[in-house]
Amino acid sequence: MARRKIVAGNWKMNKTPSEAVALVEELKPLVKSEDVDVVFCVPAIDIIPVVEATKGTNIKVGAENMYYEESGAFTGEISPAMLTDAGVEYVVLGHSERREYFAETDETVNKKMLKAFEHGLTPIMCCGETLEQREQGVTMDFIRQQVKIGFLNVTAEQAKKAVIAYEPIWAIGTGKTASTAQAQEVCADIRKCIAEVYDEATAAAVRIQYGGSVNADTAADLFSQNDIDGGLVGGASLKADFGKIVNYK
Ligand SMILES: O=C(CO)COP(=O)(O)O
Repeated sequence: MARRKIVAGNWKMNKTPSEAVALVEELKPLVKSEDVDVVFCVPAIDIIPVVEATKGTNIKVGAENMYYEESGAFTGEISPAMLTDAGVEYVVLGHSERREYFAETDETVNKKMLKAFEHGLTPIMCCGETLEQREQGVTMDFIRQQVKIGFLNVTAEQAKKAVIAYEPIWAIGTGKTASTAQAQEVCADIRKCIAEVYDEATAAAVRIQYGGSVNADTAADLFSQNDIDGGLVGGASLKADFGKIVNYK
């Protein structure tokens, strides 16, 4: 069965609640699509107004992070139940910025993965190498480790519903997109890794996005690769261009 494409915007730390609503209103008519899942991953404080503003559209709402405990004395954190109660369906986990600036590790990402599935949230688990790792030729060793630890104790049934975002760190926010061949090569190998950990059916079901300077010019080539099932888009998701990326064909 063909995998359905999924194009998600990662707003990062941009847009106040009122700006968020204005952006949704601008993008709403542009991101209509019959055959692509469209997700807006927004800052926690924007979630409630964005859920409200996207009602009746094809747009799904995602969070950019969550904590792996149910509730309690974890000042500043957001629980999975808070997200689902607010109408969130997706959650970005282990973005490289969170790994770099907020000390996220493969182990904490794994705890979050398990918690997300427990609550019926679909994780978008990010992985990707630094420029140094690419130059040293250890890209796939590194990514395989991120994927294997991230999916530890995740069942095959859960894994089938997961989204993995391959985001080479050197391509994020740099305007330097990975070539389609580079992106396809890594995404195919991630799928192979999932097949080794689970089985072919799970590998065939999991959706793998490419992320890193995706724009309206590069989306079509990237998203038409065999193992690339859409994109996780940063900067360009905050502009009208996002409509062109969703409707890349
Ligand atoms: O980090 C990204 C999405 O999660 C990519 O960001 P840019 O599209 O701005 O490079």
